[in-house]
Amino acid sequence: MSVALGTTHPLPVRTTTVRDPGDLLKALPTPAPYAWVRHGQGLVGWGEAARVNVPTGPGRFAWARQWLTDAFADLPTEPGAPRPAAFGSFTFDPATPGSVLVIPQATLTRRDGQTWLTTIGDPALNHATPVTTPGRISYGDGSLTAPAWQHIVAQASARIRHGDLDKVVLARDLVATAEHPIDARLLLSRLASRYPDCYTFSVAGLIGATPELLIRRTGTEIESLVLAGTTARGTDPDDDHRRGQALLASAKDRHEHEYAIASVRQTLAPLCAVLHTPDEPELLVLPNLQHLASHVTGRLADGASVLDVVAAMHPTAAVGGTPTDKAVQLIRDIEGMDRAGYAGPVGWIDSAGDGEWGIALRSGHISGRRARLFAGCGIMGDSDPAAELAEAQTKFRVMQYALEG
Ligand SMILES: C=C(O[C@@H]1C=C(C(=O)O)C=C[C@H]1O)C(=O)O
Repeated sequence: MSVALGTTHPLPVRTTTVRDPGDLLKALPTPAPYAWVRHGQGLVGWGEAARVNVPTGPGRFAWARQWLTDAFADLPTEPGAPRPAAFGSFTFDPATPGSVLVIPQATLTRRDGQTWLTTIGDPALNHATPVTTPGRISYGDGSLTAPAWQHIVAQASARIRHGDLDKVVLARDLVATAEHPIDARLLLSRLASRYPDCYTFSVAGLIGATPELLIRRTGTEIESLVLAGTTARGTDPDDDHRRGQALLASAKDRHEHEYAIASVRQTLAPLCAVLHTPDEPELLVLPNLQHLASHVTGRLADGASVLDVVAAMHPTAAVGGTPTDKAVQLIRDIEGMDRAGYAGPVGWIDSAGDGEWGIALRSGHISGRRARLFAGCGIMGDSDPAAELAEAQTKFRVMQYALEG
């Protein structure tokens, strides 16, 4: 079977079972890879059989769906093997360019102990290069200095107390410059080994390890992990436990979480025949932070693809705010930066509409020797700007660790 994918000559497509290659991320031959990996399972890709910049605007997800339908149209699916898949990253703000879809030339998929290699065209053209280290890393302020960012947090809190909106998520950026070009593969390996419970991703230079699963679709079944409400890890087991219990009991964090759950419930309910949202959040304990977490499950009522569900859900209150339109407008007005793919949907979709998409948190955009790192926090009427700044600094550490080891 072959596929044209916008080229003049049809390209051969092959899927074969391969011997377990060990760490998927270690199998990546080039420094600009595609990845979605958790607990050693998932998919990685390299090369580009097809790539498209998705136009900005409210219709971008529908446009992307159509492009995918066309691109997948002639791709064969072998029974029992993974279907052809595309990786994608969408900018947080629909008005901002930078959303991209890519069907790699080679995709290595591991699930349930089996590994497959799908190739489109001739991946023998890809020569493996050794993984390189970025050397010394120096940091500089992004769009706003720390005091300026605390000022906008205070401003947003005042707006919330005034009744203009209920919650807004404000983010900041940090610019890292390395001595040598940054090889994404090294960062991905560090992220996956330090944050095995998170989804380690790489799509067109956007790299990170997000704990937040926006949506997984497997046939008609869907799952989402909603996070909002955060505290640091403790200095010892008692302190850790005390902090976790305090988070569960914190009215500010519980409210923040309820807004996030309400936004997910509101957007998923019309799409679902069955939807289950837990009554109480639980703790998600990560190496650097603890979050309030709710595992949402459901069954889709019709044939919506994972990207249709992403389109309905984004932006959730976990990264935008409540009400969504007012929060997004406030972010545009006061955040003072372009979020690009940060806090946008990132993930993969296959030719049957299954896939997994996360919210691109704990992430950075890498280009040459430069990385722009992002971190944000849910702001409520009683937020303390200094505490929010400290939380953002802790969130930056995920990518700082990826860069520095
Ligand atoms: C916005 C981020 O994280 C989000 C905000 C959280 C919070 O404010 O408690 C928690 C998890 C995420 O939903 C980020 O990591 O940049």
